[in-house]
Amino acid sequence: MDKYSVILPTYNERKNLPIITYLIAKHFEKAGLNWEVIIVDDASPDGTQDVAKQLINLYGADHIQLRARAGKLGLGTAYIHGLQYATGNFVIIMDADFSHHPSSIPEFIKKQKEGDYDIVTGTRYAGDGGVYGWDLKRKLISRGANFLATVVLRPHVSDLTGSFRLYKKDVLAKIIGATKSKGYVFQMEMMVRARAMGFTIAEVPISFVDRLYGESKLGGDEIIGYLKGVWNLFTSV
Ligand SMILES: Nc1nc2c(ncn2[C@@H]2O[C@H](COP(=O)(O)OP(=O)(O)O[C@H]3O[C@H](CO)[C@@H](O)[C@H](O)[C@@H]3O)[C@@H](O)[C@H]2O)c(=O)[nH]1
Ligand SMILES: [Mg+2]
Repeated sequence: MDKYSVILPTYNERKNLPIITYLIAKHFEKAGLNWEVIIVDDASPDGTQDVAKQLINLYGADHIQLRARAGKLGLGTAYIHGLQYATGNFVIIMDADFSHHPSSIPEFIKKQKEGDYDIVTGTRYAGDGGVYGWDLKRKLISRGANFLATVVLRPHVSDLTGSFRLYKKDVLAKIIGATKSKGYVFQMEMMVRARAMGFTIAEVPISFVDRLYGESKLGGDEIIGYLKGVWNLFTSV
């Protein structure tokens, strides 16, 4: 039977983690599906790991894994780290701050089954997808990042920088193995590599709502890293 491993990278998500876990569990239980959540916490100073341990007590170690790292090592490597422990044949990657709502999970699963797709990616930039709560600057950065990579690399995915995605586990392992970048640019590189490797990708429109608690970790160095990533892919793939 299919099993879904949800990789949740966390950095200072103490307030968000219990509710997001509750909702993820609820959707899987309602659908009668096998599931687990793998929390990859990078030594958050706010006590996120204490919350994760309580969740293990509550839901059981077969449903919740805490796979901590010693320091803040970035989102891309957090997925790689979490993937090693995934016991499902499908992996879902999502943010822990409610920008990615667990209520979309059933749609991802349904879409995957429709065409036995290798990857289903959430999109803010097609159908009735959208972004809520971002200021103009952040909206422009996101649109600009997508526009640039679309024009230069043509991967035919409407939202390259989003990170709410469902993968077949073996497919994810192959793409991750080929992906070189570590920061926010990681998401875009994953889609470009997936296309180059011939994997099938379907899209599900999602509403991305900016976090209620805490702060985004996107900074200027991530933007420079992104531009370098587009250039590297342009000259290599
Ligand atoms: N373990 C770990 N987790 C991290 C780190 N940095 C961020 N996270 C976690 O990763 C998730 C996303 O981080 P945010 O800081 O909330 O990202 P964002 O600015 O809202 O960016 C979102 O949108 C981008 C595209 O517009 C995405 O590229 C990005 O992945 C994310 O979905 C959250 O669950 C956060 O706790 C890190 O270094 N280590
Ligand atoms: Mg966020």
